[in-house]
Amino acid sequence: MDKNIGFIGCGNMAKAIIGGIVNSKLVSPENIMASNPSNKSLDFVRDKYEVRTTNNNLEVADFSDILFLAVKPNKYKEIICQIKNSVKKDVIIVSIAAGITIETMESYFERDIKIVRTMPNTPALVGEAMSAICGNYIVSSEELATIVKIFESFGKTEIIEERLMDAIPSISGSSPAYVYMFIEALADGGVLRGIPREKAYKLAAQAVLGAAKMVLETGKHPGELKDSVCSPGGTTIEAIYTLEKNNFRGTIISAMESCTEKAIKMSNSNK
Ligand SMILES: NC(=O)C1=CN([C@@H]2O[C@H](COP(=O)(O)OP(=O)(O)OC[C@H]3O[C@@H](n4cnc5c(N)ncnc54)[C@H](O)[C@@H]3O)[C@@H](O)[C@H]2O)C=CC1
Ligand SMILES: O=C(O)[C@@H]1CCC=N1
Repeated sequence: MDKNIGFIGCGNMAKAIIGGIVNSKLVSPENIMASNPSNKSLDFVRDKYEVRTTNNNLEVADFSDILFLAVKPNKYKEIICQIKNSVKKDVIIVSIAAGITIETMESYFERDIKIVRTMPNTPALVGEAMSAICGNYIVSSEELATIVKIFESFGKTEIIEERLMDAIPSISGSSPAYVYMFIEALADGGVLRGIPREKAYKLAAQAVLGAAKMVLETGKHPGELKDSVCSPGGTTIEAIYTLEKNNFRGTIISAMESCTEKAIKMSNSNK
């Protein structure tokens, strides 16, 4: 792809996305530039992925056809005010922040500007991100397709209406954290019964990966797949009974509601 892609902020997400893009060879490293106030993460991406780096956000703004704002949501206003007169006229701004609406970003720019709001996740680093994407009214379908192509270089994508974006962290942006807790718990349960810890992590993580692939690749309902594991009078149904008694699914949905409420609160407070 013949575009310059910039990242303002080079933390966990920028490193994951840069790694994903470079590994997929969609864009050559010299067409990628990242800025950050401190050098540690810049040194990491320069050494590992051979991308350009700088401490100057304006240099990235000036360089980029597509500009990722990869800072924490509470920095968006400050960063947009800093760069808004330095970005290219036709730049596409890509937000990855939880809890900042397109309308809020447009108000910070104080002019018409192309904005694509997204919610990726950290598995971008291994090419397995899930990203929700929506564009504002001046982003053409070709431009949106270009952004989708970038996100597809490090995972899967869905175009989502903006009114649903505050619910996306709960299901895919933040959910890797709960899945890691689930894997950790499975492994601990294995260790409790004498399985060596490293083997326990592998057993647990591959079971989660395999189950997720079954959902994605067979197209079967998760309930049907669950039923096919439960032998009548067998071991699995005993585990399912204990999970149901302890409100496993209700607990997950409650956690997702807390996550979404937080995103809505952030969206309102960033206005
Ligand atoms: N961590 C995650 O799993 C996900 C995070 N996000 C979003 O990604 C964004 C970034 O999150 P993380 O990468 O996790 O945070 P992070 O804290 O790892 O990275 C943010 C980076 O921005 C840099 N920074 C701070 N002030 C700056 C400035 N004035 N100019 C340039 N850089 C500056 C920091 O030094 C840091 O390296 C957030 O808006 C978050 O909502 C979205 C999806 C998943
Ligand atoms: O915790 C957060 O706010 C970010 C957004 C999605 C994942 N991490």
